[in-house]
Amino acid sequence: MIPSGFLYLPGRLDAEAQAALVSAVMAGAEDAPFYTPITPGGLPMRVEMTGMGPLNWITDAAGYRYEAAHPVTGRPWPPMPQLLLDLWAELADPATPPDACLVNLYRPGARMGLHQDRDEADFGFPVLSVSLGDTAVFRIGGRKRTDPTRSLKLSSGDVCLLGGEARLAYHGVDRILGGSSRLVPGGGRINLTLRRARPA
Ligand SMILES: O=C(O)CCC(=O)C(=O)O
Ligand SMILES: [Fe+2]
Repeated sequence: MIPSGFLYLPGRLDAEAQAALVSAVMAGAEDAPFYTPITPGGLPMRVEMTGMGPLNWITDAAGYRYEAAHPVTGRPWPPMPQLLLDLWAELADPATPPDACLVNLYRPGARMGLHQDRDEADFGFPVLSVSLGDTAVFRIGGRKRTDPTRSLKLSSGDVCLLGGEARLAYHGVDRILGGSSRLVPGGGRINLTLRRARPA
């Protein structure tokens, strides 16, 4: 049912790596704070976002795109932790590094509607997703919005790869199991997606 090229690696990151990533995200967010993105239609998203790396995905009245500066502060995004660059080299592409790491913060109650990730230049590069903190009920289907979907619980330390046929699979987060982890300060879930936004 799930297109080929979807890789699910439960427990890929140990507790120490998970804690190091949450610390790095929180340190980055001191300079590049979490903010509430606004869709092109004018609605606030349910997740808070920030990013790490040369570029990051943003949305506003002008549409979806990648930008080199934080939309609120105007400053560059903080650097991506080496651990993430290494994980990408191992699982995604050893030759071309990711140029964006989108950071989504889901407080309990937040969700993300079914969508495709299609604002990147080259769909030959996969999207690598890291889950931290509370468990998420993740949904993934096919390349058409109407294709059947499957639900999967993503727990802290789980890693997923959307590559190949699954690169353009519809996916989203239906809900967060609040209180299922104590990793994220203030509670909730952090999801990191490593992407290659610009051509290699
Ligand atoms: O939070 C997740 O697991 C998925 C996030 C996502 O699909 C995205 O940021 O595009
Ligand atoms: Fe996505």
